[in-house]
Amino acid sequence: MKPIERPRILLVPYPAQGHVTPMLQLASALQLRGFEPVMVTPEYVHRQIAPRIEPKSGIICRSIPDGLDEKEPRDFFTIEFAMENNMPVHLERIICSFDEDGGVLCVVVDLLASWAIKVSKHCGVPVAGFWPAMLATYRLITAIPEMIRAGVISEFGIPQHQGKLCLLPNEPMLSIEDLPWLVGNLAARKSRFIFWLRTLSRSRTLRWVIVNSFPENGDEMIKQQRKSVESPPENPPHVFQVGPLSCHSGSKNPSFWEEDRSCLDWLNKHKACSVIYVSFGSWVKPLGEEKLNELALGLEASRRPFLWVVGPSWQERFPIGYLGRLAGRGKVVSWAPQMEVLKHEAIGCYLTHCGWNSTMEAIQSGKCLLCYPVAGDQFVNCTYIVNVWKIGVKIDGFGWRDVEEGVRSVMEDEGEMHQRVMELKARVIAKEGSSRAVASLTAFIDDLQ
Ligand SMILES: O=c1ccn([C@@H]2O[C@H](COP(=O)(O)OP(=O)(O)O[C@H]3O[C@H](CO)[C@@H](O)[C@H](O)[C@H]3O)[C@@H](O)[C@H]2O)c(=O)[nH]1
Repeated sequence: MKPIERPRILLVPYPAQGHVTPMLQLASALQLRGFEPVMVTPEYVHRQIAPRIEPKSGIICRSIPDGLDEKEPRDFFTIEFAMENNMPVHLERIICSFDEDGGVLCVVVDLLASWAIKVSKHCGVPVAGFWPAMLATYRLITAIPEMIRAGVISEFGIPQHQGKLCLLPNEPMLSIEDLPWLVGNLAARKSRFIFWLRTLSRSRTLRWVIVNSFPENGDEMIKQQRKSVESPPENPPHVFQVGPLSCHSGSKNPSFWEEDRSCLDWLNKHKACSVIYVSFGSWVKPLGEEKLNELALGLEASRRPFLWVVGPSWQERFPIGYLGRLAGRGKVVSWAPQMEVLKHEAIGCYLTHCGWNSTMEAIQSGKCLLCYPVAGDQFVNCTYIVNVWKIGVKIDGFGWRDVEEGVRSVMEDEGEMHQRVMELKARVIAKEGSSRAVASLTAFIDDLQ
């Protein structure tokens, strides 16, 4: 085998923007620490990101086919089918292709892509799990066996009670309907639950899990959970909280779509703290057309300037004449340079679906949030934003009154919410927080080598 200058680490994200972004950030951080990161993504993701990754970043991109019809839209279940049935053989081929060229030190696998744990183990390569979201949601998934035992959910993941529960020690009350797999109709909920059971079973033997969360009381949480589990696994994985990953490297990570930078010029024309930024991440579909139209009218009626990210196919579904009526007061773009937007002084509040990356970017930019969680982990993130950190408020609908009252309580807050977000930013992003995250990543690397 040829000696290798930099030990090689393969990274396999779940193929969606909110997962690829933190995995690329991890790849940059590993590259800076002397590794050769190789990102393995399906062709349709590779086509979007590979040309936008600067060669000097040292990140290598490899693509694999997902076997799906190019023209078919990809949703949770089609992606799951492709991951389980079509992609394993291609990842195995890539891992084997390095056999004569220094091999692979480790494969970092997004836990939502647990199919790759199976493949890597089969190839005899060590695996580290990666959780791109908050530690609390990882803990919810690992607490599934306890929840079944305690009768909180059925063996199919269906809630057996209603109302609020403290599902985990040291954590805020959550509504039982906030469990991440409770999306869609009964059949969809059961299928998503099976997905999580499979993930849990495959990740049981992992030695390491890297979490894109910041270490606020995190270590204590993990100890508490171990104590509360009746029969904990022999060697539970060592959890490394390395977040926010965006703090480890200054490099800008590529988006799947072209950023419309004209929105920055538009923001320059607005007064400080006057604009509502609206974005539901990369995944608008679960919001649906009816809600989209309701929000369009709610924002129009609010008479405040707003900048809204809506993909082209969804813009076609706006009420007739909507975009023409906005006359400069509202700007709609297909994709924004979100971090620059959030940092802009004109932004007074961020109406968000509470995706984890967006939540951390808002904290990093010192912006308060107006929350409308839609699916998955977003309800738990929202609980932390509203009830634990108290840096945002939740709205339950998009009617004129919901939007106006929500926006007013964030934008016209007496300063307490803003003070809290600045304090949180200082704790998790500034020196102390980021040095803890760096130490955590270093501890993972030391254990790996
Ligand atoms: O115009 C835009 C809109 C978004 N973004 C970026 O896209 C990412 C979106 O990530 P996130 O906020 O996490 O949302 P999703 O794409 O919806 O992420 C999925 O993955 C996350 C991490 O697991 C989960 O927390 C979410 O619930 C899940 O929907 C962020 O980095 C944004 O900066 C842009 O760059 N420009």
